[in-house]
Amino acid sequence: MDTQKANNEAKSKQADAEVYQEATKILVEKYGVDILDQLEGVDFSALLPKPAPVEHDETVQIARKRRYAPNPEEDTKPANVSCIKDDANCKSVTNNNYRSITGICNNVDNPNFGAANSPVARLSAKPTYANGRKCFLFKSLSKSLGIDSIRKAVSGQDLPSTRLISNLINQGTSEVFDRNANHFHMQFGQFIAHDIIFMPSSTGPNGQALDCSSCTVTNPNCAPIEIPTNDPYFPKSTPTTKSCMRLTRALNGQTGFGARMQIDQATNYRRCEAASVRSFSKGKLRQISVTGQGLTWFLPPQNKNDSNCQSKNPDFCFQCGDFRNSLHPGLIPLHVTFILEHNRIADAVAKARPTATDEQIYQIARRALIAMYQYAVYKEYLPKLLGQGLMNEFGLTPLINGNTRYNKTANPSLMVEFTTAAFRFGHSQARADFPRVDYNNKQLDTPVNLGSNIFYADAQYDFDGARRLLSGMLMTSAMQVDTSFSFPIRNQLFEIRGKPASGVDLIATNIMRGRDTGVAPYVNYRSFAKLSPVTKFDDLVVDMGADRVNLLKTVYANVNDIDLYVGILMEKPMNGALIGPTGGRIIAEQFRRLRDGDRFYFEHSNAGARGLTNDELSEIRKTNLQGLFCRFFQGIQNPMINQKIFDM
Ligand code: HEM
Repeated sequence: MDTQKANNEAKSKQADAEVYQEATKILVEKYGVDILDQLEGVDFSALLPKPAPVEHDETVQIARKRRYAPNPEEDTKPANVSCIKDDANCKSVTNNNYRSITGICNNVDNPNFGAANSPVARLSAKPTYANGRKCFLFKSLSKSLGIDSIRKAVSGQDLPSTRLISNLINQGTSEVFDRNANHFHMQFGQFIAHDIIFMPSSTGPNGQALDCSSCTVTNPNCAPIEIPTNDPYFPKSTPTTKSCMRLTRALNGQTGFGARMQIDQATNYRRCEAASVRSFSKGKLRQISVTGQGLTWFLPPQNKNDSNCQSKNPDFCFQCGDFRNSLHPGLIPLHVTFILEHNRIADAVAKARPTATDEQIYQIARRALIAMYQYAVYKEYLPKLLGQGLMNEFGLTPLINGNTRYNKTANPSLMVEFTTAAFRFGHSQARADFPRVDYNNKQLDTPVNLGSNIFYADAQYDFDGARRLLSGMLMTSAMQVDTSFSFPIRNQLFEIRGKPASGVDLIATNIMRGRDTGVAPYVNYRSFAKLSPVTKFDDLVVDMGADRVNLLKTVYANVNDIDLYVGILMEKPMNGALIGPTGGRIIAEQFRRLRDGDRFYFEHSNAGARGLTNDELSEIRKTNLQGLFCRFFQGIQNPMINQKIFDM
């Protein structure tokens, strides 16, 4: 199983990037590190051989056999549908009016800003890799960038194993449920993450998945994680034989000489997947219906070719524009809701404009739905996470009246510190179980366990599947954002049922992902977070508390070694927020960029922007997530009706 599969376009970028990377190393060996400063940013692409044409257009096979009640929506689907190609002309009417599927041309002057497969951005000026540097003391490194190898400790030794760190920071902290946020806050966060981020994994020379599970593997795109000799779950290392947990490095997409650079394969949709979810009739998306005990409920179309999917025929996983949709049981209820809402809006548009084509209805419904979603992110999700203080500091609260301004110089690309550290805070919120709740708001005694349901879809087909899971998430607490994690998150990610220890530790993976992508140590981001500089562990007590700092001391040899992800989760949350200042400010900065640099952000209305009209805006400002979910799931309501959707 792999959540980070590269598409063909990403693989072709890797091929170019590896040439640049090798050439960089040769140049540094010959001319010394200073050569990097001269080569940085110079475009040598004309020297590379032209890549073979990329196979975007895998024909999407729509299997039509079902075991469930026939669904008229699905029957309108043609048997074979080609991928949708984005219009390459940024000045065309389509690109002017609607966002492209891949995000290309959102910014007309810089068509690749934020587009699929474009490079990730970086908050720090330079990546922190070990090789190609003048010395290991990063404070004196302003001019050297490093090339590609995993960061070392300031002592020059290897940093501690990230599984060891995961074990140690989790120790001594008991699982604390959040008294303010429900589990649905976790779930909506992951839905947002999947919307904006997809950093693909490296592949082998023929595009195949790499096997990075052995400690002795020499492939430079592998970074296996050593398992400690006293590990409580995975096969332990012994004094003579090391044991490792698999980790494939994020795909290198560097486009010039210099340091390794990652790409974001996602935007809101990918183009083949965008075609696969459409019915191509009356602007609607495909859905399947399931009938049991006199009740019909809806699910996204099935994906019978999903190689990740562990549940068996007929309980196939689903197809919703992002193959991570079936990663675990909590995601599907959200996909269902947004499909149903798109189709509801499409019906209304078709009724109001009887002559509109399928494409016109689809685009209008899509625009309205994205606006509702953006409103929910900025109005409901972010304030709960960041608190009103940061919302004000970064000017993130949607307006009551009037408009915001599009900034065509703002690059909305995802920052690597956001993708590999700050926004992974949500892994700490995930519970070990997904309780299910029935129509009478009664919690059933059959919760769905996360550890044995990664890439299994069967829970969705159980009676009243998505609704019960959704109700459960609304009515149960998330876990607190801190360094205590649920057992499945730390031990059972991708575990196959009946095969203990066949999975990985997501927390060890996150920490390693930061090192893999050249993220600087935690202390380097404190000034961005308006925190005081530190020179020793005890300087952190005021922001983290003495107990947590003591844990850090057992893990790291030097305060300057602390990984960003660990530092973020160790910080005390800000007032009225779920997260501390470093994670909070990185997230706030990212969402400011995502809004300011999005020509189609629903509230924008200055020159060049394509936000909503005033009438449309006032309709969107009347919406909220509670209304959305109540519309489709009878009986769904927060038990305390006056509470907000994410409140516990
Ligand atoms: C049960 C819940 C969840 C599971 C099982 C899960 C699983 C995963 C996995 C397997 C990865 C890929 C890790 C890697 O190879 O680097 C990942 C990445 C990520 N997750 Fe989660 N996740 C969950 C919830 C969340 C939540 C609640 C958030 C945010 C609020 C979140 C944010 C992210 C982000 C930002 C990434 C990086 C994606 C990328 O770079 O492509 N996740 N998660």
